[in-house]
Amino acid sequence: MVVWPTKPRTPEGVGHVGAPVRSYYPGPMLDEEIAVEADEPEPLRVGVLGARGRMGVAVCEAVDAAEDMELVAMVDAGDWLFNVSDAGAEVVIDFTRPDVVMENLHWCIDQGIHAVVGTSGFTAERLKQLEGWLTAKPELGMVVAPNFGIGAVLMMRFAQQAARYFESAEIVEMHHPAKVDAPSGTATRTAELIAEARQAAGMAAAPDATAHALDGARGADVDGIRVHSIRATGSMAHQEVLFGGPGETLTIRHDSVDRASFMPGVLLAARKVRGLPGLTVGIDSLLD
Ligand SMILES: NC(=O)C1=CN([C@@H]2O[C@H](COP(=O)(O)OP(=O)(O)OC[C@H]3O[C@@H](n4cnc5c(N)ncnc54)[C@H](OP(=O)(O)O)[C@@H]3O)[C@@H](O)[C@H]2O)C=CC1
Ligand SMILES: O=C(O)C1=N[C@H](C(=O)O)C[C@H](O)C1
Repeated sequence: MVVWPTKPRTPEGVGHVGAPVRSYYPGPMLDEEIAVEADEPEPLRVGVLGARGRMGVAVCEAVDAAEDMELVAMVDAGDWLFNVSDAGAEVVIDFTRPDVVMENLHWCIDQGIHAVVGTSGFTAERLKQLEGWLTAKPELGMVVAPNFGIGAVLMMRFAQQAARYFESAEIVEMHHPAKVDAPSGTATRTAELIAEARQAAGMAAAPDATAHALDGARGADVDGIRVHSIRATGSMAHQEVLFGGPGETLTIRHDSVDRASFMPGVLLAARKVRGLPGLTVGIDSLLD
């Protein structure tokens, strides 16, 4: 019996959409191997949007290396989105740009494809819009996460927990200078979570007597929380959440020094999204 692999195993075998996908003849299978293969579930068919980007490249490699997934489409700027549906993708992973991601997701919903979204730029209005679109396909799942790093998820959780105990709270985020948005999605989400916790605890605005300031000196105001964005060569993705109370400060810091930090979270969301109809924001609820 001749069995052709569904997933090319050589790096050069993973072709860009439109390029012929190479495959090879692995040799005849033993009877025991055929029996084992018959019991194995079909791999999850995944398409990646933004496949040539910094995150996209890492995600394609991670999906290709995952035994339970098959990388069926890689799409970047200028490519035809229908390559994804033509390839039979069940889940799309989007790491593109804030200015194109909504159009991509509208298309995914239209096509009935589940989506895992890492692209930044998700305001409350955008999330509401997605929820509205998803009502047309109630069986579809979409996970939008500002950060897939487990450490970053915990940083946000700890910041939310600490928020009500400190009158002052500010965020400093630092990223590589090729990042197109500021503040980062992670910083924005962290500020929103802190603001929610402060509001629930009935806290007043953080004390700040600044009466004279150069534009930007106090950072951006996200729901009343100051967020300071640094862009520096040599950095990747870093954030400090600073809390202050009488006589003490608390700093919660997270550093992603390699894009590998995001991959377990991305793959986890891709595996779970089909069982999560509707919109899920963040991967906190997906962790065991
Ligand atoms: N949630 C998380 O854990 C993380 C989120 N991010 C976020 O992911 C996003 C991508 O980051 P990064 O990889 O560094 O950015 P890059 O700019 O390196 O990658 C984005 C890629 O998407 C391509 N692209 C543009 N338009 C489209 C389109 N319509 N369809 C498909 N592809 C398109 C870009 O092409 P071109 O350059 O030609 O425009 C580029 O190749 C950012 O928003 C970033 O903040 C990043 C890291 C972790
Ligand atoms: O652009 C990046 O690099 C990152 N973007 C995300 C964000 O905006 O928070 C996640 C992480 O900070 C890396």
